[in-house]
Amino acid sequence: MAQVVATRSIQSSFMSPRSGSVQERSENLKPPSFASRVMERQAMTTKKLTVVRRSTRITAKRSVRVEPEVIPVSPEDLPKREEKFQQLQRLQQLGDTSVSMWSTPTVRRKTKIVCTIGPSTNTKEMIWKLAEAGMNVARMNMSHGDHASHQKVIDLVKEYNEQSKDNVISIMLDTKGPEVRSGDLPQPINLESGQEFTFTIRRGVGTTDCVSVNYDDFVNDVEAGDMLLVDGGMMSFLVKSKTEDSVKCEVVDGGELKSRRHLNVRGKSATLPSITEKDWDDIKFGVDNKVDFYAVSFVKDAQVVHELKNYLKSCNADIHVIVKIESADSIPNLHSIITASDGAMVARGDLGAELPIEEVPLLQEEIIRICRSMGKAVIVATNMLESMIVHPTPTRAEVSDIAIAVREGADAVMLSGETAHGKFPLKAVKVMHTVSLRTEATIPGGTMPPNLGQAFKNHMSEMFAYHATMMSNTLGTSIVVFTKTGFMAILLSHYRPSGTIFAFTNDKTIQQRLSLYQGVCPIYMQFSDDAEETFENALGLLQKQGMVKEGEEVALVQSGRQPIWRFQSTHNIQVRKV
Ligand SMILES: Nc1ncnc2c1ncn2[C@@H]1O[C@H](COP(=O)(O)OP(=O)(O)O)[C@@H](O)[C@H]1O
Ligand SMILES: C=C(OP(=O)(O)O)C(=O)O
Repeated sequence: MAQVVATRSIQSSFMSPRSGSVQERSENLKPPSFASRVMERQAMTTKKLTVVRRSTRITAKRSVRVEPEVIPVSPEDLPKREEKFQQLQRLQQLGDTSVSMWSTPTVRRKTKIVCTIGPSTNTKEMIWKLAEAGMNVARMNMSHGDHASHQKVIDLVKEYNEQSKDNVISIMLDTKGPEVRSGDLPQPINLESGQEFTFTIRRGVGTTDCVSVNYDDFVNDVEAGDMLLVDGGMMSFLVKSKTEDSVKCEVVDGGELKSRRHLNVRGKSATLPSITEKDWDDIKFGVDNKVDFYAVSFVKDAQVVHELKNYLKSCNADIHVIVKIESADSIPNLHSIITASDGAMVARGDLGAELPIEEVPLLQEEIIRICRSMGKAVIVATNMLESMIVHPTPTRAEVSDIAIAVREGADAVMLSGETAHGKFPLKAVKVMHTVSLRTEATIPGGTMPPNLGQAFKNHMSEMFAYHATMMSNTLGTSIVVFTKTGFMAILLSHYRPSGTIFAFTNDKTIQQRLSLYQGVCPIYMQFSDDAEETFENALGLLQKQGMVKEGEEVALVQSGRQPIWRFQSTHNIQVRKV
């Protein structure tokens, strides 16, 4: 239902700061105002344009004007265009000065949704429902559950992917990392501000005034005067004194302490290695199950990413590494860590506990910017719809939070407790879907791809991704790309074209992985030896699935590291009519 077939917005011209007065904008409401988005053109005969650049042939088919027609900007646009115009006019008559804010979006969602699977959602029924509601990536948090329960989830997601025609779900294994957690309690305990409470490294303690912690060096790492935070600040404790096995605290902000809660010391990272013994065991479990991504907790430097990548290479495992930026120590190394990885997660929970909370939005923006400039995936995580763990509707601030992440250009937004143990997991996904979609519809489309100047960095494919984006933005078309490794689809996603990137691949692993990337609709298809036949099959399939319409144009790109049906040094962009 909510598979991603993102197309451009027709409202964005009204949102532009250059939109001018209400009068000017009212002019924009007339059908010709769609010019910048829905361009008049004429039915086509095709003529071939060939540009030779060194050994590279840029092949394009161009239209020749014959009679007026409107380029469809999404499969739904044509029939709805008049309706939309009338709606905008009505709003305008009501004196609304921000018509674009009230018009319904015509785009489908590009920003992907990561759902943490837990007790509320680890059944076949719920995984199917989450997938239909819009989940793109299923995340398993190895801090909870065991291999048997995670195995069940992996098997269910794979079963869903097998039977689903045009929607696949990526699998992400999130390592526990060197996190410090309180131990199990027979039942939650209520702690009042001002009372004494003790954390001990002795195992198996869980009383009303003392609980175990899982990390033996805890006593060495903390000092009197440190502030301990539970679950990123839901409760806090001031360290008063310590013995050789216990840390005595005063409760500052009280509340209900439950089992296995996450502990941070404000301003300090634990001295444990980023990948613990348990993590290596879980990583091996991920290799055996061929997961798509690792989300590696508490990465502090690039070395740990290299270490993991070397291990994966030695096992011949093609699993991408997403670094979780959540540790105070990671901040000075952001560039090298992200360079070494395949993407990053802004893990705001721990980030806001190890660093002052007011730094979190600034770091979020910065991490997204760095990832975008390097063409790496970026996920914004934690508390996005926290109130929906217990309530059926979100707070307005949560809605704004999703909108900000979408505007900043995240590949994906993530749900944690909302889907893992919340009361309304499906509603949470639907809210995320709707808010992302609505926000994307206000992002100006058809503009220059980002990073102009870097476009020609170091590979011919980058130039082609850049120009294919320009071409599809100008013409208002989707992009069709054929990829064996996923590289070219990821590169295109990096340029954030206005239209959907239909990424055809003959490898199911690649199809599954591409589900994380902004704007990419991954499709599995066997490639034939004949390029032309494969293109025809691909366009036929898109048409059959209702993703493009007969007569619609698409920009077709043939480039990348591994040539498919082309000579080593030739790359093509062409515009084709379905
Ligand atoms: N596999 C699981 N089994 C049981 N509970 C889980 C599981 N995954 C997540 N949860 C629950 O959902 C909560 C939120 O998930 P998440 O944010 O991933 O965990 P945490 O904040 O504890 O690192 C967890 O604290 C835990 O209570
Ligand atoms: C995503 C986060 O990590 P985890 O849920 O694994 O604690 C976070 O700290 O924000």
